[in-house]
Amino acid sequence: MASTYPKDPIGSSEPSWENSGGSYSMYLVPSFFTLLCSIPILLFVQHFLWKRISSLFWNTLTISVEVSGPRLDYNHTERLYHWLLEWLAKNLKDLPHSMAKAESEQDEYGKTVDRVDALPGFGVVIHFQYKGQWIRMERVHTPEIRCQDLTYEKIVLSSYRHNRSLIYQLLEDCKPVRKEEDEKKTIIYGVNQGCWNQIGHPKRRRPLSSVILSEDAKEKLMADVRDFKASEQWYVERGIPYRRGYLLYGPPGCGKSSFIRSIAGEIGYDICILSLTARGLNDDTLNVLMNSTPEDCIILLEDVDAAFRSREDTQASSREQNLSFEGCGPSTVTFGGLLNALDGVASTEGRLVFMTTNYVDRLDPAMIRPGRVDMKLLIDYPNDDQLSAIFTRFYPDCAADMKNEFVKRIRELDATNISMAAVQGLFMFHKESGQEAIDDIKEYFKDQILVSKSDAQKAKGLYC
Ligand SMILES: Nc1ncnc2c1ncn2[C@@H]1O[C@H](COP(=O)(O)OP(=O)(O)OP(=O)(O)O)[C@@H](O)[C@H]1O
Repeated sequence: MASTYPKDPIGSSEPSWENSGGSYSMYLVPSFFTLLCSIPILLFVQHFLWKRISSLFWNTLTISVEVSGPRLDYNHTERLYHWLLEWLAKNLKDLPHSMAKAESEQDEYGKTVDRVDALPGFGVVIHFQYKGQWIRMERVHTPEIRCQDLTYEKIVLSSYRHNRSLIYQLLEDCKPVRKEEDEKKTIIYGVNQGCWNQIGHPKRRRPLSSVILSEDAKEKLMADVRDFKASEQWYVERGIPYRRGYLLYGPPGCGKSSFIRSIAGEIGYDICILSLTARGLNDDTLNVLMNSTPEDCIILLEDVDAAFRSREDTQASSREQNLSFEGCGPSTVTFGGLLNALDGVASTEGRLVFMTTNYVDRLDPAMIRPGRVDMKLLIDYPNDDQLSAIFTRFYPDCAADMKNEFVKRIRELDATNISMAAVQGLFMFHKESGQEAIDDIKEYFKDQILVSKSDAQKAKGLYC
């Protein structure tokens, strides 16, 4: 009967099961040895294949989206990264490894409220469900991307290929949404770590009527703003950048900032406040900030006279740019940098840039030339009508001749620098009684540094 057993594949003398005499050790020795030798080969092949198969799997079946974050030691934060972290902190519970971070925010009345957020830690992979689909999230340092010895961080979101839009949908969801009750409020943004961040809760809109200015000035500026908002097509057809610059100048405490806030409320815009003297600000970050404001925002540059260096300083300043690059040095914004940033504000949806200064005479003509500043408005110390109007605003039930008495007593002080802020300060001591406020004028203003009319003659032209 022919043997049905297999022949030894290695041996040459064709030994069989039968002729081995029951001993098969001579076949097993080479087989076992061969097996032993082939383990590393098998492991290598398996490892190689596994890598190939898994990468084939990931590449064909999944997609990933990287959201880059800040360089760890540089004050520039990507807005999307920041929003995504906040979203993850809010939506992912029971993180296996988290990073605690203290956040403080202001409520509607400016009260600071502290809270601790648990952010996803570095290096941990988290799987979570979003709209019923699995998403893999990993927050990592990326030391391989190095620039001037700085490291970056990023978040990688992965999911099955057909979920591509889902990841982008999640990123859309991370964008802070304006609550319905906040629709009629003004959001104030400030600069934090190189990007725009909301400061506190949205504030109630300041009515235009609460800012008491000469009717002329108010109307002139409001008409210009409304006209600008309605003329986008006009700008586009003529190839003119769709932006408008305003300069409000005048002594302190007369209502420049209040007016800008009320304009924002009137046209339903938010306000991005940019202090050019802020630490860490340099020409590059200024440019980025000016061109990345949230939608429908007024850009407010306060005290522009104090901010920039003169043109001659530009060279020295560029040396200091490196310091500011670290994000902790003083502002190194140069005059040229500011001009570039102003010129670069050319968004299609229209940008309103407001600048304020107490010292218009210190501004370089290049900065306030038409195109950069299209309208200048002096917000001066209050005239008699304004004083009378603010008195009525605080004491609406007062007798008519009381406001005249109030104006008369203020004028008797023979001072030229009584601001609306100072008058408001007086009223705050006498919330219930206009008469008490009138009686206290002399005593209250005794402590103020008043400039007499003769001194004012000498200082004439300081503010105008
Ligand atoms: N014209 C005004 N009408 C009503 N309130 C005013 C007016 N001017 C000033 N105030 C009040 O005085 C305070 C300071 O005003 P505001 O900050 O607008 O002045 P400012 O001109 O911007 O001052 P600064 O130049 O110092 O920034 C605010 O609380 C504001 O309500």
